[in-house]
Amino acid sequence: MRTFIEFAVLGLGLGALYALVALGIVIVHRVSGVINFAMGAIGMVGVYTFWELHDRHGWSFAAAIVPSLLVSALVGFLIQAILLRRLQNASPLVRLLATIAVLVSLQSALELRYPSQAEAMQSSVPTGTLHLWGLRIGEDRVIIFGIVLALIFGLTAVYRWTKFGIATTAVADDVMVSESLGRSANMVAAWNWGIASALSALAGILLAPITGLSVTQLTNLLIPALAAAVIGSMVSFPITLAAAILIGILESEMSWYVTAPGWSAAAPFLVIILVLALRGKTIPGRSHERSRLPAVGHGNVSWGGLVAALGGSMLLLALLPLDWVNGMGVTVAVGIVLLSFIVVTGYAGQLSLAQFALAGLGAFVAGRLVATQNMPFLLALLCGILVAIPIGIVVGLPAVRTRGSQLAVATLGLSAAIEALVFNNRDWTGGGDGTSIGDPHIFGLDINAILYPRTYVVVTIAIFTLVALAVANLRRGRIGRQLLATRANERAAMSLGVNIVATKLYAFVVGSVIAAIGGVMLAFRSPSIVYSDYIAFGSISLVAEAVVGGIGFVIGPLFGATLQPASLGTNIGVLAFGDGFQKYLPLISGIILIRVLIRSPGGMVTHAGEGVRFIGRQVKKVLPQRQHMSPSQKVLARSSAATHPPTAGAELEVRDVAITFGSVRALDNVSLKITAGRVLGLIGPNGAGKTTLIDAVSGFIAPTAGSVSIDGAPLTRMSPRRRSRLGVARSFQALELFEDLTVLENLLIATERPAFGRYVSDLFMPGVARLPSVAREAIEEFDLAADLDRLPSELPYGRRRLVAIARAIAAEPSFLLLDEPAAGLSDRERVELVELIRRLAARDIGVLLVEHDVDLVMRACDEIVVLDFGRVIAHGSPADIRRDPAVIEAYLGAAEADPAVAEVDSKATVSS
Ligand SMILES: Nc1ncnc2c1ncn2[C@@H]1O[C@H](COP(=O)(O)OP(=O)(O)OP(=O)(O)O)[C@@H](O)[C@H]1O
Repeated sequence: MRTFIEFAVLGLGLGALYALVALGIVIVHRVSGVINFAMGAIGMVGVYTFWELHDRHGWSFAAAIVPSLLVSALVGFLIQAILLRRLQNASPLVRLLATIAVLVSLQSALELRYPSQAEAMQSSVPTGTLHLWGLRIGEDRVIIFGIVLALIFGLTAVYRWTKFGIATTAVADDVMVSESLGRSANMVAAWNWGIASALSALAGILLAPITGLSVTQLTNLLIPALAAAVIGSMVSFPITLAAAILIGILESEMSWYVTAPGWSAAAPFLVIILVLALRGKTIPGRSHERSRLPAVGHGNVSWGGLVAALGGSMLLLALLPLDWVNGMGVTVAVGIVLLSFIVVTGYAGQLSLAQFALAGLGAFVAGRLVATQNMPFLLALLCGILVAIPIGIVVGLPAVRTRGSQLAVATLGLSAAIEALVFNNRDWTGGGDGTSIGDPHIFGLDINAILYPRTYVVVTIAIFTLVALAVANLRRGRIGRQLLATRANERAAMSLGVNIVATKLYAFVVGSVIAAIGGVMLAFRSPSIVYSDYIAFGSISLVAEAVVGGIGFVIGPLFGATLQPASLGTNIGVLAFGDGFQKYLPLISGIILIRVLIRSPGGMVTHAGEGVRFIGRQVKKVLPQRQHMSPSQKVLARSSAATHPPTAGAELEVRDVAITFGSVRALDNVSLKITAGRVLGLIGPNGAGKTTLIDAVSGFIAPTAGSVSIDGAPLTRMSPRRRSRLGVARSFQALELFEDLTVLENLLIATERPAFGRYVSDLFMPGVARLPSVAREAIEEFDLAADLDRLPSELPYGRRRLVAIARAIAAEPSFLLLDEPAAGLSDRERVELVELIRRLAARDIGVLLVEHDVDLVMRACDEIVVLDFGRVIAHGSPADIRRDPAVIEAYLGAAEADPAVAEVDSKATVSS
């Protein structure tokens, strides 16, 4: 018991320091919505300032601490005020990457200034031992705990009772408020960044005397701090504090009681993953962010270009000196690992910070098998891949329920756990000596990278080419479209029958296979593999390289990998600037990443692409012209896909459905029936519950009471995807188009139901898509043929809405739920819409039409249900509804009700 308490007190001090960093993370996340990975690095600027003033120049603690904290605060303030402000409208992914860019830049700048591994630092608090009740307790831990506790109470008071605190809460709580405040919201955020950065610096100043001063000391605290912040839901100070203390104590106790190596370090990461998975939601809410993500290429392969590139690299390999050959080897091997980011982050939009750990696992398994079992290289590679796959799935599991920055935290946690449990386990890895791999062979060919470096690079290039072709194929096929749809808008993708869970996990599986291949090729370059190189934070620099190269483009990794130390970039840099260049490379990559994020989100490859396209145009001028069909021409030239006609006479019944949001009763015992071949209108004032009803029918919200069924078979517990498969399609009020996919691809997502085999075959043969006849008719009806190869964002609003309707129709539904389809349409387009709706009904589709254009509803519908405050106040024919006094009072008003009774009957004309 005595030991338990002594270790608990040790953990208390550590936990208090985690709490300081964690609070900094919470403060920044509240105002900027971003997890600040640079928190530790920013703090270190202040810690080194303190060390210079206090330890080197003999300033007193009181004199040194103030300027030191101010320096960090200023750095944090400027990062928000200058960098994050410019990225205000960028996606959370890009903003998170910006903090990674700051981390890389600041850390490498500090490493340049303070190259030695660790410095001793005098403690600023007494370090004696207290003897209490027979226990020996470190005085410093108790004092640190006391300081942190006092600070946190002070901060809570500031945020609760001061003007600044209230302004911060306003900015944190309401995006609209923060946007309307404009400049001042940015200033509030910047001040908060300043406070958070000062807290981080204080944590470092208190920690350094205990652990020794090093550049990464605070960044190493990031993961346990993130665990605490995540448990506090990124908002609560007291819960974050309690969680940080508990994690500190847990780690401290485990270091004593659990003898198996690595578990005490891995504990906080496992906590993060558990909490995120339990807390997350498989279906994101209505307000889920829909911001633009980094640009993505088409995945088209220029065979001529590929042959020329391969020929050119063989020539270079033959001619270049050995250090350049090695540079090529590193570039291409890292390029393979970066290709895994293209699939996971570029295509599927999931920011994984575990790819380097997966690469290390591949290398670990293959290396150990070759070294200890004398296994042939290719078989060992295969085993490395096979082990990486289940771990890739484990890494991907949090992605099913968490998104954006939270996922980045979970995956970073997992890779840190892998590092602690596997790579730092000397019994398994051979320790500092590593694994000696001897002479690996492929089909009898010796590929020992030391003896035959050129052969090894040729093999690496061949493997890169095959993997890159598979990644390009994936982009062009059905599964690639589903990945991009998932990345762009999970709600819309689900509503069209895309299996979000399978799609995300698939991306992680493919990503882990690719990472493992890259890891093996990277590791086998040296005769002895040292696994502790595969540190968890390695994925952070790799993701930076992937983004700089172009995270949506298959060739991007080759550009990005040039930023890796010892790669071709180093060769070129040394040639241009001399030997000193190498040490500046990490700083240069951080700065380039910041520039890319601000200026060219497509990455370096997009600039190179302009050059290649220019050369391509010149070549075309000389060579005989061949007519190329556009993607849409190719699809339209093919015969229609098999169609799935709706079932005649089917009925979708909503019975006594009630939905409450807190105290708001959005739907109150609503019953209605959508019948095949008929159009049911649903009208009512704003906030009456119309969209909520569509959400309930399509599976986005679970009713508090009541049921939804098709022909008596209950749907209530089914996911949106399964409902979509049963023929329920919907459009969205906010359109929810897939902005990175062309109009044609938007329609294809709705029509394609990939068989399981596609997950494999798309990597080799993506095939050409087909559209069913109903989708072709919608294209014709809305005159969309000329827009098929354009992105939705290039179209005016009215046409975007037509694309959204056409997409719902392309799903060949039995029941179509249209949410305000006419908003933003011209008069002519409204007439066409009514005609189309009537034609869909004539084809036995049951339509539910939610619309504020009463005239259009009257013309299009057979029956109308009127909602008010979540209750049905009328149900009948359009003519009855016009005359209903309750409807006139609640919604139509006298003017709307009067003139159109005659016009109601014009619907019959339209429908016939
Ligand atoms: N996720 C949610 N959380 C809390 N309240 C919600 C949520 N979704 C809807 N509501 C509330 O439920 C009620 C019904 O909203 P709903 O959007 O369904 O109305 P509507 O009839 O579609 O309105 P409109 O015509 O403006 O689109 C409103 O009071 C709304 O504020």
